Order: sequence, then C-alpha cells, then structure tokens
Amino acid sequence: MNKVYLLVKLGHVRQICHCRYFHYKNLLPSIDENTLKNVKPYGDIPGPKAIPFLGNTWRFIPFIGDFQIQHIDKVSLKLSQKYGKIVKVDGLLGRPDMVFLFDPDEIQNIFRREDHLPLRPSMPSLDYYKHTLRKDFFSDTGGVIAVHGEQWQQFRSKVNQIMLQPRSAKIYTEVISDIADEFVQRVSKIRNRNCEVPDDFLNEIHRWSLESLAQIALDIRMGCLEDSPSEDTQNLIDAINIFFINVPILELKIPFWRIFNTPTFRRYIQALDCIKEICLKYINKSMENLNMDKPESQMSVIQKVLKENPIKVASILALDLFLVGVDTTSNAVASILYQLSINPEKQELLHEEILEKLPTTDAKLTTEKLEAMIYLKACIKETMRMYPVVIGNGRQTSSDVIISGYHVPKGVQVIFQHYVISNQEEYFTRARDFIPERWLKNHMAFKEHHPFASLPFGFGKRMCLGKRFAELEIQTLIAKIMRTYKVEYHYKKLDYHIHPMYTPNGPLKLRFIKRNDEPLK
Ligand code: HEM
Repeated sequence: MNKVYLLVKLGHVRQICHCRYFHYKNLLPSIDENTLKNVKPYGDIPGPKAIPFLGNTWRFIPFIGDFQIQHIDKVSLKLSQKYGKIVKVDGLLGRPDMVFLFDPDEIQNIFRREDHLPLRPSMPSLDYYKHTLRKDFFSDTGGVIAVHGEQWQQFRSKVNQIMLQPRSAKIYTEVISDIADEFVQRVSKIRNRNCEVPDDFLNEIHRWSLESLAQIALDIRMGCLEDSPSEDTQNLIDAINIFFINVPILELKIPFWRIFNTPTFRRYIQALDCIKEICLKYINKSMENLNMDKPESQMSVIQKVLKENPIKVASILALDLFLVGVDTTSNAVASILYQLSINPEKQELLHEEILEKLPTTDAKLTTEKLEAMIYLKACIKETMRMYPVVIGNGRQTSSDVIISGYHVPKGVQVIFQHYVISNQEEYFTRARDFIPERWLKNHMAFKEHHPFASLPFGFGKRMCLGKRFAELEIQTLIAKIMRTYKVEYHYKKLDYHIHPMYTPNGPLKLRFIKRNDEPLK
C-alpha cells in the first residue's frame, strides 16, 4: 500500500517538475536547459509574510508595523539577517512587489544584461505630477527623473554627453572653488566663541549646494551664501526637502493619494510647484544674460544644451537637476565632515595631503591639483561606502528573469541594498571601520573589493547624471574646509537615519578651529 502511494507521489512530483520546466521554457526562452531544470518558483523566495487585504503594506503603518521609513536601513539589515541574500516583500498596495538583493554578484548580472531602456523603480507620484497634473508644462519632454522608456531615452541622449564628459565639469573648477571659499568664510562668521556652528548647520550646507547647482544648471549666482539671501533660497531648500521626505511616504504607505487629495499629497504638489516656479524664474533670468558666442570648449552645460535643443529641454533639465542635485550633495558633505571629525587621525593625513598641494591659503585650486588629491577622494569614497546618501538603488524587471536561481516575473522592483552590502565583512575587511586607505591602489593591507559592492552613483545607462559635478563640488569644498580648519565633534555619537537622504541624525555641532597658516615643512 505504502509503495503504491510512494510511486503515485513520485509520479506527481515528476509531473509538477515537468510542467514547471515547460512553463519556464516559455517564459524564459533564452535560458539554457540546465538552468531551467533547476529554477525555483517566485513564491519560494523567502521574506516576511503578507496578510490578506493589506499584504505587507501594514508593516509601514506607524505604531503597528515594524518597517519605519526613517530606519529602513535597519529594516533591510534585519531582513538580510533573517532571510539571506534575496528577500521578497510582496502584496504591497498600489505598487509592484519588491525583491531586496544583498548579493553584488547578482547585482552585477542585472546591470550587465541591462537593455537600452533600464527602468529605475521610482516615484509614481512624480510621474503623475509630470505626466498628468502638469502635463501642459512637461508635455512629451518629461526629463529623466520618474520618466521611463523611449521618452527617458530621448531626453537622456540629448544631455548625457554634456553632463558626463569630464571636461564639462572642469570648466566649473574656478567658480565652484569661489563658492567653496565663500562657504569657508561663512563658517567663520556663524561660529560661536567655542568655534561651534549652529544646530542648523545642515541648512547652511544646503545653501552652498544650491548656490553651486544654480551655477551648473543655470549659469547664475543666486546669492544663497549672502547674509540675507533672497526668500527664494530658503523656499527652494524647504520645497526640495518636502519633496524628498514625502516620496517614500507616498510610495510605501497605503496610497490614498491615488484616490483623493490627502494632506501629504497636497504638500508634495505644492512643493513641486514651488520648485518649478522658482526654477522657471531663474531660468528666464539666466536666458537674458546668456552669451552664446563662446567657443564650445568654454561653454557651460546650459549653453551646450541650448545649442542643439529648444529652451524647453534646458528648463526641464534644470528642474530635474534641482530636484535631485541639492540634497544629495549637501548630505554627502555633512556625512564626510562628520566622519572626518570623529576620525581625527585620518583627518590629519588628509590635511597633510591638502597642505602639500595648497601650501598657502591663497594657492589656487586647479583640476590637476584636485586630481592628485588621492587621499581626499579615498575619504569621500569611504564615507559613501559606509553611509551612502542613497542607501539603495534598483531596477524594475522588463521581462521574466532568473535571479539567485529564482524565477522573478516581469514588473517586479529589484532593490539593490548597497548600504547593507557595503558594510558587510564578506565584502570589505574591517567593514565597520573608517579606513580610506582601502581605496588607495596597491595598498597591501586590503584585498580587492567586489566592484558592485559599493555603487553610490549607480551604474550603467541610468547612472547618476550629475556624478562629475557632485564629485567636483564635494572634493573642492572638503579640500577648502580642511585647508582652513580642523573639524572636531565633542558630543554623543550620531546615529544615521533617512531624512530624506542617509545622513547623521542630530544637530551637526561641529567645531571649526582655524589652523595656523603653516607653510610646508
Ligand atoms: C553625492 C551626490 C550624489 C549621489 C550619491 C547621487 C546618486 C545617484 C544615484 C544612486 C542615482 C541613480 C542611478 C542609477 O539608477 O543607476 C542618481 C541619479 C541621478 N542623479 Fe545623482 N547623485 C548625486 C548628485 C547629483 C547631482 C549633483 C546631480 C545634478 C547635477 C544629480 C543628478 C542625477 C540625475 C538627473 C539622475 C537621474 C538619471 C536618470 O534617471 O537618467 N545627482 N544619482
């Protein structure tokens, strides 16, 4: 009796495997036979259980759920510890399932087989703003943020070269350096008697970032670092902040905004309108003064864009750059300064390098000198490894694929958990220690790291469009600050949180102590 039962059961299992094989052969025609035989079903990917009706969305409900948006870093870490390198968070109301990936090999595979229209899963609310609510303005020129498919590709191809060519950023070295000097002077003004800056120091850094970006995106100085900047400065900073804070709320919590105008959605739309209005005002100002007669090698971003495109493209590009290019850079600077302040021996090594290249306070900072500051770049990379301002990136699958041996259907959002990965001992020796030396070529103490374990600016065709400018701005400012000040921090260690970038949680009560203008020994 038992034997008969066993045979029937075995036959049943074989039949299921057989059916599954043909099922996957249909869905995944380009995959080889052997891989197909071993594919595991999507439903088998481990992860937190979804409940009826609310799926896993209930986890984002305050006080009830265990997924706090501000601490999604810790949530991701816990999920990876509990379930492993691939975790499914499914049944999310109004949005596709998410698959969290904690495996750089698999991330590399996904990036390498990316087609010409990579889809970064983000911001349906911004998509709605650009393509429905303010369709009159954006029409079919949506820009790159929250724009996908051919429309994204057409726009990106118009600006890609201009933004990512190293020489595009180089022409800004002098003006970005002037803006950094103004910030250094401003720090001196706002310090108290203990050389400590006010609690809202992050806002001061936002002002520097906005001033730098206005120069890059619009060729103008906004005057953000003046003692009494125009109202637009703070309104723009606040609006960008409101925009970022509300994106994850609108995306991850129950999406009531899709049905009616919730207060959060109203605030979000107001912020976007405010960014649009202020940007347009400055774009118009910028157009009035634009000199298009320069040789191409000296042209700014906006001049190059205008040479080949209508003014609409330049305006929409500027808007996108303002949306994502201010808070990212300023939070990175905040984080780097904090890390250097709590790692004084590393700060001294950095100071020595800068002093060598800038022996006097009035020495000019050139592209070549910046290029040669390898320890500076290593300090920046190390901060971005331990505390990437954007803690995760991702791609939405455009067809059925196999990831980590599992079948993942088309339309799933695969999230690359860079923060968790780049803080793991498996990928970085002494992962929790701040060791810029690990980024120096031929440093014997550290083995080569996985190239996809730390990707602060993303990768591939959709990688950060502002990377060159962000690097120039950050390197210049940190070099100037470190040349002038020793930066100290004397309070309780700060935790990091997502607000809305990954940043130290708490007032940045840094002390900026002027260094003697010591000549090089
Ligand atoms: C430390 C500073 C910054 C970091 C860490 C950062 C990081 C990122 C990341 C991770 C992405 C997604 C890339 C991908 O999907 O593979 C991205 C996209 C983007 N970034 Fe940045 N970014 C920074 C600064 C900037 C700045 C200053 C600008 C503008 C000047 C900028 C403009 C953009 C744009 C326009 C995109 C969208 C590209 C597209 O979808 O085609 N970013 N950034």
